[in-house]
Amino acid sequence: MTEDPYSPALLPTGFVDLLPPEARTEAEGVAALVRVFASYGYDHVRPPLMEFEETLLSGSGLSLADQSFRVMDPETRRMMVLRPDITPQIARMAATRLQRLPRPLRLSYAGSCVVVLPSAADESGRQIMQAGIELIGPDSPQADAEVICVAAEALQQLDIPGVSFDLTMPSLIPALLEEAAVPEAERPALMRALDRKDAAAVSALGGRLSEILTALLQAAGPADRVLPLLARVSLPARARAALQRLTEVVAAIKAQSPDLRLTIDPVEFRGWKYHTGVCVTVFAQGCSEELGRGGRYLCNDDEPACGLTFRPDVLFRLVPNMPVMQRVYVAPGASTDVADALRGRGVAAINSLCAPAEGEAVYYAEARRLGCSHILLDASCIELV
Ligand SMILES: N[C@@H](Cc1c[nH]c[nH+]1)C(=O)O
Repeated sequence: MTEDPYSPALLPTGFVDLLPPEARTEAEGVAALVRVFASYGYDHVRPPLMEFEETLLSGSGLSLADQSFRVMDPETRRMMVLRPDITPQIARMAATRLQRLPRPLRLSYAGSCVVVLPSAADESGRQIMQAGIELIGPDSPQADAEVICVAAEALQQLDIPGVSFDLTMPSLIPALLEEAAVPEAERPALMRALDRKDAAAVSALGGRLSEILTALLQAAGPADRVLPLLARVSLPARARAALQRLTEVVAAIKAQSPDLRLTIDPVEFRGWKYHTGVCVTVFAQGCSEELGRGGRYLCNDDEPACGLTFRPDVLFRLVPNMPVMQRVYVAPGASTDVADALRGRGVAAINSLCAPAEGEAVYYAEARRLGCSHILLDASCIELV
């Protein structure tokens, strides 16, 4: 059956309604995440949904251009963009309004974003949800490790099983190609081959670097197994320094959270192109979508920062929905104190909109129709049988 193009339920491709109980599970889950972030000193901020094009798409936001919906402001006639990612907004805030706050500056955020073309694996469509933290100021392995460990703690509190953190170093390969003076024209094909993990193409296109690139390509897996392999690869100075940093970040994570499952993929690159250091992608067993992503970058081109953004729309598909709240029908004239006490205990106490003259039979019928288990008459709560 073809859909009625004028149906009021029809939404643009990639935009969906979230209904009960999923919408409540997501809202309460996001609130729980923000509480964990706050418990580590991350203060909540709320940047706007839209910004002027020149502001959002500058600095670390430059790489968002292809994924940004643009809208003209009817008032000023200036172009505005709907944010596809919140991190560059936090970077802007840190470099402007929050410039004078002491560093390290720890901020958290949660909100919706809109992307033009979601990845094929992304079930959420074009409106995606983000909730994350940014740690601005220090450029140290301890800071990189902190955001990963806080994220791990949040997932543990949400009871998400089988979580793993995949570490990557997107600056490693470009540094290597540059230090080996691989001609600019040859780099895109080589990068594509590495991205596709096509060992034959990497070896054919790699020239003098074939052996090193093949070794890096093959060295992917659990951090404990991969780090010793990587240490044996002979790398020029900048590529070696990038690898050294990755090694230090792993050590700092292990010092804080020894049981975290860490994998390494030295040639992988996912996500926005503003990252400058160690990056991370969060996975859970049995889920093909990414639960979150993070990494190191520069706030407005100069201040070091790192962060991690969860995707609550993906995350909360993995947890059982919140149990439905018990519902009590509050008849006209019933005790508001008792109703408030019920609400305080997590029960939904639903006020009657019937006129008092309609009588008890009507209230009982209404209570049943609304799925209530009890009715509050005066100060007594009576079970509906
Ligand atoms: N916001 C980025 C991840 C990130 C947070 N901080 C730094 N990087 C993303 O969603 O891909």
